[in-house]
Amino acid sequence: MQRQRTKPKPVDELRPRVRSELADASELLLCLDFDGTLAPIVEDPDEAEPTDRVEDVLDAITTEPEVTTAVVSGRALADVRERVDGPRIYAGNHGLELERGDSVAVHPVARKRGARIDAVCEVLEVALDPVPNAHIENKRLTATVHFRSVPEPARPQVRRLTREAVSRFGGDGLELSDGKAILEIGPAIDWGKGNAVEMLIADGADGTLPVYIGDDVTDESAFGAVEPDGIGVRVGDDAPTAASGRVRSPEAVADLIEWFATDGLERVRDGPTGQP
Ligand SMILES: O=P(O)(O)OC[C@H]1O[C@H](O[C@H]2O[C@H](CO)[C@@H](O)[C@H](O)[C@H]2O)[C@H](O)[C@@H](O)[C@@H]1O
Repeated sequence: MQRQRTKPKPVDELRPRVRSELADASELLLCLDFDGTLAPIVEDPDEAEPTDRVEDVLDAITTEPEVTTAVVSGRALADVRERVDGPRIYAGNHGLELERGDSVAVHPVARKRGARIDAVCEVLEVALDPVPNAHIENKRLTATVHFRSVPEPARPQVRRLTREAVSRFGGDGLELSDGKAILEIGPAIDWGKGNAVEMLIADGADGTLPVYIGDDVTDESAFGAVEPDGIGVRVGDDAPTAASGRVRSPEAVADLIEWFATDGLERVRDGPTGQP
């Protein structure tokens, strides 16, 4: 049963529950969003990268045999793979592509709608050309229209032109959604990060504790996939979310990953008989 959206607690307040879930667990599945979680939000999406500290703590935790790490991003799989090294699993395009071991699975309907994504991007390249700093990221299965650096008065025009292009060239096969200073264009199908995370949970051994850390709208379905048996942590303020915990920033995400790699893993190894 999925958790209702409520105010998340600071993760320190959740620590007793997390310790007890870890003590009952045999393994940890740690799923991590990229932008706004491992990498601070920046003006230019091409410049986004994990902090040095995040890289260090990821290096440490990815070598632990009881931990499986996965990056679950809205970026194209090939793009996010280039930006963060180490995790065993990568999901791109909000879960529409999933790399596990040597195999990459792509949602078949999304693959078919790729031609429409290309058509909308081509049209938008021309339509948005006069708008200062509007930028289109064609991720093949989905696309993102960036307006973080677009002057405020021109933003409604970006929304209108994008809506028109999607409805004209996407028909009912594509849909629009909001993100952080972006509009996401994707196939109108019932599939998101949460479905990819559910597949990873199903792959895990019995007794695996799933944890998901993310900061944006599309992370909500992934929080729903891990809660209430696992733990969702939202990066940001205390706005209602399906995650039960929150941290403030990617720096705090690094602290939390480090905690899982040290104290957290000790609980897993000690089992239920360890100190509370
Ligand atoms: O699921 P994520 O890994 O969080 O990806 C979501 C989108 O992130 C990127 O855009 C966001 O980050 C940019 C760089 O910090 C920022 O400029 C932009 O305003 C943010 O929305 C990425 O470019 C998109 O493709 C992802 O869908």
